[in-house]
Amino acid sequence: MTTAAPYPFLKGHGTENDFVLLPDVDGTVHGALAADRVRALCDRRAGIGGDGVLRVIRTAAIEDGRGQDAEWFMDYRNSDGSLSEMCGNGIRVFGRYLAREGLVDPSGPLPIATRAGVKTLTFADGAVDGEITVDMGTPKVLEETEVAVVGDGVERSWPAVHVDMGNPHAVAFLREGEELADVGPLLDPPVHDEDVYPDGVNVEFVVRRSRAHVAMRVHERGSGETRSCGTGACAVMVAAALADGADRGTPYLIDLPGGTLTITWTADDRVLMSGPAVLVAEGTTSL
Ligand SMILES: N[C@@H](CCC[C@H](N)C(=O)O)C(=O)O
Repeated sequence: MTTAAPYPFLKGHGTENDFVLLPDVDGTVHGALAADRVRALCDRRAGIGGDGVLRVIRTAAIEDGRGQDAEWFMDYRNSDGSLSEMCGNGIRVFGRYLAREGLVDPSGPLPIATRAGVKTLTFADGAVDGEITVDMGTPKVLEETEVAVVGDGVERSWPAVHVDMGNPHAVAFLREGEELADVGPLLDPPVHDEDVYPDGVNVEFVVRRSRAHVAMRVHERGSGETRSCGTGACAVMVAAALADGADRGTPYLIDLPGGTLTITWTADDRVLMSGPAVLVAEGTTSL
């Protein structure tokens, strides 16, 4: 069942990767949450505007949550209406909302179910408004591939590392002397190998800043170029740490257009991502 009556929403962001949140705790407000409704909500002129939608729903109320040991499920959609397995910035905003509403206790670990499995959040100082660290799980480093961008009729390509963070990424390090702006306007998805990425891919372009410190831009599958991508920053950190031969446990700073995330790959093969999560508005809409 889908309602046409006004329903509640919130707006939030993590390092300026912005989302429309839809509280729908028992799954009775939005039914299947149609792709055209997601597109309408994310429209930056005719809608609320966002890189994606986070539906807040109990795990027991959604088929994709089946078998996962967590009370809450992050039902994430890209702004084009497509589903993704995981959203690293979104899950911090999701946790912030649950804590602010008193639906969870921020003083202990908070497991949240996603299409990429359960991720556990920790709030700094156990505070509702503390910085949030997410255990993003174990990365999968796969084959080397290639991405390309076409600008002014010229195609430029870079080798890229395929990293799976529950969702697919291609991490391309720019060459010596190239800057992020040189990649050009990223209006279209970068060219990629469709056999390697049959469901599309998030593509990160990376430059070195200093030891354990890089900067990146991202073109997200289903959302276009965004100002930040949490799973993308984790994929970049993993690829950079491997290229650097860095010791496990070395924290990396990842600069994105919308802010900085701190990411650590631990000795027990888990990627920990820390960053802000902000709620900026709330209201009702019948979009
Ligand atoms: N912005 C997100 C990733 C959102 C999903 C991605 N576009 C995909 O389709 O896999 C993040 O912060 O991780």
